[in-house]
Amino acid sequence: MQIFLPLKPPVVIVGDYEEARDILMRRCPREFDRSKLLSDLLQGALPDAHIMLRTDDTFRGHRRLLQDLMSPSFLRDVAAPNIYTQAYQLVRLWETKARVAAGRSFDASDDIFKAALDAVFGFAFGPSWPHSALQPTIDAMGELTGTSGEHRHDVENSPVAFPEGESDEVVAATLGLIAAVEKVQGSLSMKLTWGLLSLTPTLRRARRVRDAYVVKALRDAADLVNQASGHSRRLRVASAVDHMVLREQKMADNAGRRPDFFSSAMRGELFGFIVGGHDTTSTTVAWGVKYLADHAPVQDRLRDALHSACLPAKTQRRCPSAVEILALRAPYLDAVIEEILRCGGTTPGLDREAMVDTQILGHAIPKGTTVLLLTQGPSIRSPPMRVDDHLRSATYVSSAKGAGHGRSWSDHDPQAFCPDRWLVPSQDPHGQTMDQHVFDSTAGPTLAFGLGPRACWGRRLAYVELRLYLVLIVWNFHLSACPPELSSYSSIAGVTSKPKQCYVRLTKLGL
Ligand code: HEM
Repeated sequence: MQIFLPLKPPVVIVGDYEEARDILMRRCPREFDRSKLLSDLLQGALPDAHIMLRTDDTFRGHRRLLQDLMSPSFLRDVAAPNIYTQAYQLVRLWETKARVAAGRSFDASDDIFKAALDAVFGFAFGPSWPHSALQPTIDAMGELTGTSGEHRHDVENSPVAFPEGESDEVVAATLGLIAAVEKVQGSLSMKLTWGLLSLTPTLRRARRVRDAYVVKALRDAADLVNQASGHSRRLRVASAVDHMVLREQKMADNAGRRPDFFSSAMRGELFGFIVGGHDTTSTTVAWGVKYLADHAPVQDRLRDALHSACLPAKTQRRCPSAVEILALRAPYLDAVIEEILRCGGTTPGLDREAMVDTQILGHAIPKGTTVLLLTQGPSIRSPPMRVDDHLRSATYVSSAKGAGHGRSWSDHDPQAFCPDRWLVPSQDPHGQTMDQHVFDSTAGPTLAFGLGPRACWGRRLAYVELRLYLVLIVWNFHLSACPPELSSYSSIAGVTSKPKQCYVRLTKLGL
């Protein structure tokens, strides 16, 4: 499909999963690379980060600064404890809200949004980071006691409104920059809109605050590295910024140059974690609580699976620790997370730009054309499209899973929320099918994190976050379905596709 927008070059939309996969995995970056559309969208909030770059030497230089941040040891030892602390804050807040709401619904989107910001702050800046997005809401709740006191029938279905508290300067600036991206998206000229927004004192102040806190975090980390100089292995890395500074120091030592801790790439990548990792994770968790509340059997089975997989926590009547959650062997948990990602459609389209004159399914695509690949299209959320194999690209046909071997969910209703689709019978070492089921992330198509050389860099961190949040929520609360008027599945199209309504109705469970 090709769409024409006023004053803009046409955009080509690819719905077919096989074609999208071919473009992402085999034709990127030579024929299709990251589009200018994305840098136009983000540049006013995030001046220099690899998410906006073409796949060239500068991109590879940025990636080198981030190397090992997604390693299992960094995620387990550094990232997970910081994120767990933030996720637990959300649980504590919801305990209070559940008690006050006394069986009524309340809007959960802001809490999830702020908790996810704290999680990504924790990842980037470590446990001593003093700014919390959720704390003002927790403080505002501290003044409320008892229950809502409203038990009249006419208010039973209406949501309870809770106070939010005021964000501090750093959190407000960060949220302001994220909100500015949403304002710019969809405008006729994103460059012009950024230009106009840049004239406003609010945006200018937000950028100043962002630059100041990013530079301060880099300076603090650089001081630690300098103090430990000569014994760099003794430095206790507590955050992504510590790791990046140490890495820059090592790269500089190897190249015989002075380290540049405050380069545009260092600053850009540090703030890039927040832009790339905040909205995406919070939107996915928001979809997750909706799907779990509306699919009680899935929620109950997940809780049972968690209890069996983490018996020490269950028998000691406590929450599982971060270490226990990451180590949980619960195929159903993996299946639920994967299904939330598939159905939520947090990122509805993946952007690419044609680097050369080329073709998609027999149609000429001139160099410079923006291409959007749907993550919720046929094969993923609806039956597959019929496509003549002779229209496919040479790369598709010559690939191992080429002509005629398209994958889709046609055996399972692609519309349905059904984590079981990700479970397959396990096999013994001789290839014999066994009774047990295992999680198979390749059981069918999904594009939740994109694919190929420009797929989501933070994917492993995202799984850690989703695990920690979903396990703590399901372990601590029963999520009941909300009244139909609060349970719409419509979405708001922004940088991510967020649920328009994200209400929860919680009952605190005895541990
Ligand atoms: C559930 C959470 C998340 C989802 C659904 C998600 C999804 C995506 C998607 C669809 C892309 C584009 C891939 C493509 O164009 O092929 C992307 C790119 C990216 N994501 Fe994520 N993401 C999530 C979490 C995170 C986190 C936690 C971080 C880091 C803190 C992160 C950092 C990035 C970066 C840096 C890119 C750009 C990669 C590149 O251009 O090479 N994401 N993400």
